[in-house]
Amino acid sequence: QVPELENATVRMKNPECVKERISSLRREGTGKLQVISDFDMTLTRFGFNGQRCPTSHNIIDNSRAISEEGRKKLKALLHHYYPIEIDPYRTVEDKLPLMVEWWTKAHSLLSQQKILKSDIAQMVKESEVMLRDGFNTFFDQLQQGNVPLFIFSAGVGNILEEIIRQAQVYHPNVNVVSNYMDFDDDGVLRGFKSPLIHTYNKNNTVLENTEYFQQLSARTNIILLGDSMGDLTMADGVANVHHILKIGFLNDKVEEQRLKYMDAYDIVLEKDETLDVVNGILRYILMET
Ligand SMILES: Nc1ccn([C@@H]2O[C@H](COP(=O)(O)O)[C@@H](O)[C@H]2O)c(=O)n1
Repeated sequence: QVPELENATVRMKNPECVKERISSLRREGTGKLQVISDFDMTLTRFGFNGQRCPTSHNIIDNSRAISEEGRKKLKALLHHYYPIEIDPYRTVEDKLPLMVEWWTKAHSLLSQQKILKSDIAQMVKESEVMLRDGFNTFFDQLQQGNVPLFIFSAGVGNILEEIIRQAQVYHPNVNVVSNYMDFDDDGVLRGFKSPLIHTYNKNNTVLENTEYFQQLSARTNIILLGDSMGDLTMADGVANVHHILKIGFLNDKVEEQRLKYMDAYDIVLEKDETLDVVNGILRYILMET
């Protein structure tokens, strides 16, 4: 069926159930299918040559548009809140207000930096962001199969759109819901548009008014791609989900988080910087019979 499921990075609590679900997705056809994916550290690499790759927020934080002082403050926020975000021993209820605090403080600092809309393309070009290996096949297969790709991100929409634009994979079947920058008439950043999306509110509460999501309610078979426990609710807005296959990238604190991820995701990809397994599954589902 899918040889990539034998890769050393793959963990599955119930391999038989996964195989059955993949068969159902193939049998029911691409007209019913949509892919819902997180962006940072799911479609982009977590690390390269032993170094962390930047998130869409980090691309701005590390850019020349930010003062030395601003960069220090943003780094301090990251060092304080990121361990909380991924702490396997804290509950989502406990983390939620702290995530709102992190995003709010970071967005407020960024809004004081006189960032220009016209700086964004250069910021992305100069950054060390990398899409996961196999990204071309991933985006191209979905476009050719007419399968909508919905990117639901707590990162910065303007930056992530620019990343996929520069990679030449921002195809018409791709739609993004994320945090968007709000620029004044002179193109200077003055804030971020609402609603604020953070790791633990990626659900119906921010999606119900989006036109795109209404349109896709007929696509009741879903492949969900994420890297955090917060990504598991990204498909909650789709009524009458028929089959859902949840694939989780486990990038950090692998030993501590393994069991939790294996309980929550159908397929867990441990320290896998590629989209090979996802591409193998898509190839099988989209293959003409
Ligand atoms: N100021 C911030 C806030 C968040 N992050 C990270 O971005 C990730 C969110 O993006 P997704 O595409 O994964 O939804 C999140 O996991 C945070 O770690 C950041 O780097 N800086």
